[in-house]
Amino acid sequence: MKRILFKSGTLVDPGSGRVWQADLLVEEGRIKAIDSGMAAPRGTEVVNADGCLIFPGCVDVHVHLREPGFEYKETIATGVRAAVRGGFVAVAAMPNTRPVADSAAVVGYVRARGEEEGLARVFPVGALSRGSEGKEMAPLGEMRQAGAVAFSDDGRWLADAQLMRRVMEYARMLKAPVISHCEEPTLTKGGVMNEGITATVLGLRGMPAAAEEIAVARDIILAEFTGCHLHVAHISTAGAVRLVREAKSRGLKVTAEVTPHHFTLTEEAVQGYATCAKVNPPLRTRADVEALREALADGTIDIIATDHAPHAREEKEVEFDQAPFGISGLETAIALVFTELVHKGILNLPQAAAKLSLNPRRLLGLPGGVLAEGEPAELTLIDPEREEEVDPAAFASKGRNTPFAGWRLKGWPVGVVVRGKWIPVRPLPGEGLREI
Ligand SMILES: NC(=O)N[C@@H](CC(=O)O)C(=O)O
Ligand SMILES: [Zn+2]
Ligand SMILES: [Zn+2]
Repeated sequence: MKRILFKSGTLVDPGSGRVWQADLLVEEGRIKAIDSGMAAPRGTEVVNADGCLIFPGCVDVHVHLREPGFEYKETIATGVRAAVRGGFVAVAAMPNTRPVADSAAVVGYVRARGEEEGLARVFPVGALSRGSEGKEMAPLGEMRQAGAVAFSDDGRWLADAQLMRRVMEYARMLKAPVISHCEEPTLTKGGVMNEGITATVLGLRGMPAAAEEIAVARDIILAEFTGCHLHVAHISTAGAVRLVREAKSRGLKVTAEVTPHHFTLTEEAVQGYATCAKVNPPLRTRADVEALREALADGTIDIIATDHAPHAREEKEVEFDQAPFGISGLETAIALVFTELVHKGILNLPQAAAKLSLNPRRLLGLPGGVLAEGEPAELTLIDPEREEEVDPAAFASKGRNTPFAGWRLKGWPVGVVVRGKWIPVRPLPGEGLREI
């Protein structure tokens, strides 16, 4: 079995909170040794990691891979390439495909296709309700057996409280979290952006923060009632953050994720009717962005997830009202975390690693997420000083819809270790050009 020695990297361990320089040896898919001045045994691939941060492999708990059914937007093959290029070793695939992943057959298909690609690992999320239509429960037990790591009707909120209660009771028995897309639909009907001053100026119909907050409040109450682990997807408002903070203070099993676009941009990004900034939940106000950053720093928000939502160019190049919601996020996420959070002192390195690796793994019940001998050797190497302009034309994803095109960001992934392989994606700090 292949050995890989990473020389002189800066290890970031969210488990212990330590940051230190050392060599790290990978053997048989595990971290064999961490030490200084290690000699490479014969037949070892040596990677000069001087100037690189070594995180436990980053996991994105919220992506849309679009297969089956919407292969013109993305496929599992292109999606896992985008993941690796973005520094992620694993992704959780949302079930809003065609057909919806509401059966063991579709869940099993997504899992198997991910395995076939042999790059980033793909963990399917099963639907809560049949067709995600919110009427009848989906077969959660069968999907769990087929490899579902969580359940969600992402794209919609399960408005029927009795059905949500039953689903949460099952999910609890199956030891899987329910991931909720919190949006009370009567308040958002016809809305295309955040409700507020910018929507008024642009003459666009708004979606109020209250729609998210009502949904979060109900779901927290049902999580307490059932004992189910509730995970709030793409949290975006100050009020929703307050609700999650309060629930956590009472010891409830409630976690939350935020996307890079929500902690970076405000509703003003929509000005000029920019469909690349049309996303659900919508980009909010400066005060919301500040609240999200505070919640990342104080631990209220556990996870950074992309909500990678690729769409075809023709679909986005239409009138604002007609364009689909979604941003292609996998290939800019880590650079946004570094530029907006780490370099600005909002998160320290172990906190950033916790939100990109350890906490996502805990949510999905995956091992790893810490750097210690004997642990699974999934790693993400990052050059924190590398500056690069976002170029959607270079994306591995089919979805090039991003509001960050042309942004100069600092701190990029340079490669990952997954399935025992070292996959470089950008030049190492001390090296010339080297691409996949
Ligand atoms: N986030 C989005 O704007 N779109 C997602 C759906 C979702 O995550 O709710 C999609 O599937 O396109
Ligand atoms: Zn959603
Ligand atoms: Zn989503």
